[in-house]
Amino acid sequence: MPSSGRPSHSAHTPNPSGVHFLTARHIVHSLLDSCPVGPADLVLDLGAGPGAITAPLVRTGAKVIAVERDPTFARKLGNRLDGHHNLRVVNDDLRTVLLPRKEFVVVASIPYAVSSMLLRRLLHPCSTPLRRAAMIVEWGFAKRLARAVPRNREQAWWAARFELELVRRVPARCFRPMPTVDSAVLAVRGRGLGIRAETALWALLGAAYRDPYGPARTAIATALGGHKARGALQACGISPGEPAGAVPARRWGALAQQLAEDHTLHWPRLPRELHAPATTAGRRRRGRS
Ligand SMILES: C[S@@+](CC[C@H](N)C(=O)[O-])C[C@H]1O[C@@H](n2cnc3c(N)ncnc32)[C@H](O)[C@@H]1O
Repeated sequence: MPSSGRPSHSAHTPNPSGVHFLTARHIVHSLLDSCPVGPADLVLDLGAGPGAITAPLVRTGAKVIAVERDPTFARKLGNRLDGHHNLRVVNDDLRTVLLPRKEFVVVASIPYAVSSMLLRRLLHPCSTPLRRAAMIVEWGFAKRLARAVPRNREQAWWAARFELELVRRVPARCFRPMPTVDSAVLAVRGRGLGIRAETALWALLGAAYRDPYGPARTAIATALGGHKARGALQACGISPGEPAGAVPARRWGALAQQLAEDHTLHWPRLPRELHAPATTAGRRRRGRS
């Protein structure tokens, strides 16, 4: 049996595999309502298990890729939904599986143990092909991500480029066996910043989080000059004296978009880590079912 890395369960419900399956249909509907898909979409179900989410996704007519590490689940899922030509089951690890290079959507109940790493793979690269997502994640994790004011540069980088909305709480009783903590539906929608704005954004956030207690105007003064900085900040609803680390991420995104239109401004190149494709080089895809 596989291990999803869900938090440990009650001593009354022994579950050595650590896997917790979604049994509440209304939560599956809620996921799909938060991220509607149709025949034009390429959708990934990440950690598909026996297919509680895969099956309704396939019925939408979308092209679905279901990734599952456990070979037995992957084989059974392939057999169960055999004949659906819009489904591909990939028996591989989410930490290393090749992600599509063309635009895609994610609808999934992802394993807790790999949530941070998976979110990093999906949201971190600039011009990422992820367009939107609805994911079931651990409640506390969802709350941290959905904070209007991020805690650090990485979270700000994600939240300025994607709307991260905590849609609803998912009580532990919606899973079998029942985990010890609740989960949440987290909706992710790309803000469509574009590469120039993303380049400006990375530089702005670098300055902002170098001194998060310092005023926002100082954070961008180096790039723009004091006077211009004040006007640009105010135009995006940022008060110049506000601590840089207290500025909501979406405002940094708006500022980056505005500054990207000024072609007299030059921004440092994005670091290599943000250009890297969301794949692991040299790794071969394992068998599919
Ligand atoms: C929380 S369960 C969700 C299963 C199913 N989607 C559902 O909602 O009932 C997570 C699934 O992810 C799989 N899994 C855990 N770690 C994985 C990894 N690193 N790569 C791929 N699949 C993984 C587990 O085998 C399990 O089937």
